[in-house]
Amino acid sequence: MKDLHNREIKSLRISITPQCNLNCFYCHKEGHNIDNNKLMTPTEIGEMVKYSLKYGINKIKISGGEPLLRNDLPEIIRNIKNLKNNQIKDISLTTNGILLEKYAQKLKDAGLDRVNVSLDTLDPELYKKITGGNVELVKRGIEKAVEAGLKPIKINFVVMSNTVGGLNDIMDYCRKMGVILQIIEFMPVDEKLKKYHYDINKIEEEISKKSDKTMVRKFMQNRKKYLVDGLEIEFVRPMDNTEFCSHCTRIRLTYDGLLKPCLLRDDNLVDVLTPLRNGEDINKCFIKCIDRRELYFKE
Ligand SMILES: Nc1nc2c(ncn2[C@@H]2O[C@H](COP(=O)(O)OP(=O)(O)OP(=O)(O)O)[C@@H](O)[C@H]2O)c(=O)[nH]1
Ligand SMILES: C[S@@+](CC[C@H](N)C(=O)[O-])C[C@H]1O[C@@H](n2cnc3c(N)ncnc32)[C@H](O)[C@@H]1O
Ligand code: SF4
Ligand code: SF4
Repeated sequence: MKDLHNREIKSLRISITPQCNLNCFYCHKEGHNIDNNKLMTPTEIGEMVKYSLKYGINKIKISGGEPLLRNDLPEIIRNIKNLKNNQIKDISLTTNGILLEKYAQKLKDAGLDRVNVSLDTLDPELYKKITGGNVELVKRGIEKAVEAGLKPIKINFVVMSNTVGGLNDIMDYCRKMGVILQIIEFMPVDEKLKKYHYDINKIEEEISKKSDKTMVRKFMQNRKKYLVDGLEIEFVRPMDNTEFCSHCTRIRLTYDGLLKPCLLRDDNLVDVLTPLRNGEDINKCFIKCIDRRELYFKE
């Protein structure tokens, strides 16, 4: 199904918990914090995905908060994987990697295809300052994910004034590990954080000069990808970007069962969990959510 701006709906991003074991100073809290008592069960998540298939969803992203804090995550993945008439061709997870060492193989066995791991610096002190956590655990998690074959693995690197200096180290690390580097533009969530914003145009210019090949991710906001000495680098530039949004094919589902037409808006959500729990037909919720999708841009 297409939305009113002629965009197909292909991907469902599910935030399965608002909780997190890190405290990144810049986090945009995509899980949003409203009602802690309503947490979708693995069966309910499976049901939601089953309904979404009708509207063209063929990719599932599991995120949070920190999704690995839910110990029923393998069950959630199995429920999605085992749906009848399954057209889902990609189930991926975005995690901070702290608990990945323990879970990588279990997730692979449950049917997870691939994983993105957030890593903004390799410097233990700076990592601690940004997130409050231990970077060694993340590196061990990435090694286990490689071993388990959760590929392609992507490293999410948010470029900020305090992390940009580590770009070359991160590029070398990703090349060594055989993983993709995703360079993300920092979205300041409030005025105080604006000083950390760094213009990634400069980085993209340099990378494009060195690049052996350029590609575009159709249906993924037309994101650009480059190949530099065997390392694949992808750019995510969501800030005030009408071009990016005009190619957006995703809707979201919050941990407490609200369909969210756009990442950056909290004023147009559609409750789908209450009707599901009341045994009602939830098709109308998906249609309402898709109809509410707008071309996001900041005034
Ligand atoms: N504005 C905006 N930003 C997004 C959207 N989806 C993801 N992002 C940002 O993109 C970055 C990477 O997100 P990931 O969860 O790793 O997933 P992804 O890159 O979107 O998806 P894949 O590349 O398919 O794994 C994060 O900083 C997200 O906040 C979106 O729909 N809109
Ligand atoms: C909100 S986290 C949820 C999943 C998991 N906890 C993690 O950190 O990967 C998803 C992604 O959003 C990114 N992110 C969070 N706040 C951001 C911001 N203000 N600007 C850009 N990316 C951000 C994180 O770096 C991470 O890669
Ligand atoms: S680990 Fe992810 S959810 Fe947790 S604070 Fe950091 S960016 Fe936010
Ligand atoms: S800001 Fe909204 S419309 Fe734009 S890419 Fe993100 S989710 Fe899609």
